[in-house]
Amino acid sequence: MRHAPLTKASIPAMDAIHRFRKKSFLLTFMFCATVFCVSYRFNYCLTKDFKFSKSKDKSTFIFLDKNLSSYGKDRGTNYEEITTRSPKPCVLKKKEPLSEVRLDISWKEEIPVTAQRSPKYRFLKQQGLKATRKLPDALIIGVKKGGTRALLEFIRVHPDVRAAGSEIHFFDRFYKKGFEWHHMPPTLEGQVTMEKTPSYFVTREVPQRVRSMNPKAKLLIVVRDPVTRAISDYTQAASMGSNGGGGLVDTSWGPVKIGVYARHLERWLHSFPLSQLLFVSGERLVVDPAAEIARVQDFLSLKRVITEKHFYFNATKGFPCLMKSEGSPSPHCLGKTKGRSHPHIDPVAISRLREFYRPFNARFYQLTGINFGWP
Ligand SMILES: Nc1ncnc2c1ncn2[C@@H]1O[C@H](COP(=O)(O)OS(=O)(=O)O)[C@@H](OP(=O)(O)O)[C@H]1O
Repeated sequence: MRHAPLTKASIPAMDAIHRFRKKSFLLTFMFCATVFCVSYRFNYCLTKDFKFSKSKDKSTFIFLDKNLSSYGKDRGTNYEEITTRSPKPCVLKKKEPLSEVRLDISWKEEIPVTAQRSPKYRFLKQQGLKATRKLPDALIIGVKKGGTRALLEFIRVHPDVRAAGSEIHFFDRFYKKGFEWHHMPPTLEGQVTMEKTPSYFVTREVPQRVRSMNPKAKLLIVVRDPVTRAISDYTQAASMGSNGGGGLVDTSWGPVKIGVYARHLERWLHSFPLSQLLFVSGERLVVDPAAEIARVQDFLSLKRVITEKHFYFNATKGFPCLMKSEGSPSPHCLGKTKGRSHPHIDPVAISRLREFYRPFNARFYQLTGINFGWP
């Protein structure tokens, strides 16, 4: 193919083409720069406080939130305790009673991206509703290894419940950071805000602290035969490389002391009336979860939305699982650290534990007015 000869007349035409290209390049550049600045500003608001980073254990992600500074470690979730450098308080309305403190937030600025993905939030957004942050109305305070994770996962399926997924440990470990630090998921008017931290039940200072947050707080305690509870705790300790009580019945060993429910309960009863406490049977939560959750819904003044239709028995796991969870429409069982098989324990040690707990159990039945029938 032959090219047209380069003549004097063709030079101005090429100049014009060249100038036009230069101009359109500049215009495109300016347009891209403007789009970049606007989107950076917008996205910065969404992402500035949340980061994911890998922990030492490569399968675990640490959820870093500068506002929170730290989350408790819950073996049932992938959150790990972390501490960050400069905790920044959220924007609080000043001088309101603590129980009514609500953190005003707008969708774009404060709600974490992960929370916005949840079906509940997509729904709220579609409705044009505004959620706020507030301190918890209800707390699952214990007991460790009683079935607290199962209770939380089951109750948070309710549309009127908003719960923190990880253990917050505000009232035992991070109280000094102040109520502004206590981080709960955004909640709509009328929804119940909850958190679960099983160590609250046994921590001396916690009842008074919870009372000073909200004297009307509702408290849920999942209790399980203290002997099985201790074995469950022992199984966990052994799986983490600790030899626990070394196979002996050591009643001064922490996990054994947790099972002396009456002593811990007496402390809570100095700060709260019995009517504000609900005792959930850990055993019944496994055998008949719908019935226990019905009691919980009544206690929290919620409509009985969660029924037996929400559960199925998973034979492989050997436990009831949810037909669908809060975050997903597919069936959901608890993680593999929940419902572990227990090691063989010497029957002599078991009967010594039973003897040890018997008088405390009797006192616990007396205090609660419920006979749990533990052997
Ligand atoms: N549905 C369902 N699925 C799995 N596990 C269930 C369920 N319901 C109750 N449980 C019992 O919960 C026990 C763990 O209790 P917690 O969740 O309170 O443990 S923790 O304190 O948060 O570590 C756990 O104890 P182990 O069996 O010793 O693992 C279970 O017996």
